[in-house]
Amino acid sequence: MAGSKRVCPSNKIIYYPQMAPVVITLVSDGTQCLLARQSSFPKGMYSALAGFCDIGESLEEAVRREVAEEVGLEVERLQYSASQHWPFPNSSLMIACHATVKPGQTEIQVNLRELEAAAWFSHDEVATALRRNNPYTQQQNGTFPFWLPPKLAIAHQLIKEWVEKPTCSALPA
Ligand SMILES: NC(=O)C1=CN([C@@H]2O[C@H](COP(=O)(O)OP(=O)(O)OC[C@H]3O[C@@H](n4cnc5c(N)ncnc54)[C@H](OP(=O)(O)O)[C@@H]3O)[C@@H](O)[C@H]2O)C=CC1
Repeated sequence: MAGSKRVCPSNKIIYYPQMAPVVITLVSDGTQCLLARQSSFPKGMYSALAGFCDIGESLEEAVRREVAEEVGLEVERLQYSASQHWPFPNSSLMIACHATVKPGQTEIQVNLRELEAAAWFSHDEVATALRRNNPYTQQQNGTFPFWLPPKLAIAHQLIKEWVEKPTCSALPA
């Protein structure tokens, strides 16, 4: 709520709720996009790369650092998409961006301290996963289908934008 604050009754100091900027980045090479999962995610769900901004860092620097830290890739171009505030659990202001890597520079080194898995997915695979209605269904072989965050999440919108226009990350870095 705009203007939210609490006033300490004893010393009258005003406290405003804080929010933490988080960059969430969909990395693409123009034909595939990079998705990852943390062990805390529901089974089978993959999403874009995310991480808290550090103090003193610009959003662009945070995107480059997080992508490098999590999968060892160098981002070439960035394009802002949209933002979304999640008041709980960390009051994160999610800032969503598309990013591209240089052609041919797609070999990933997954940081297993931060991620359970990361991989490149084709346009068809991602478009099919976006249409899945019942993602939690365990398959007969015991695995879970590849699925994506629900529509209310900014990650879903970011991925949907890429499916609709895979070359959308076209602004200069
Ligand atoms: N919508 C989506 O698809 C996704 C959303 N997310 C969200 O993005 C956010 C960041 O993702 P995550 O990969 O965990 O980030 P990071 O890779 O930045 O790592 C999280 C760690 O950052 C430290 N940290 C720094 N600043 C803060 C802060 N303000 N609040 C809490 N921890 C902080 C904590 O470490 P320490 O305790 O050691 O200091 C925390 O464990 C989370 O809120 C997560 O829920 C993440 C992935 C996908």
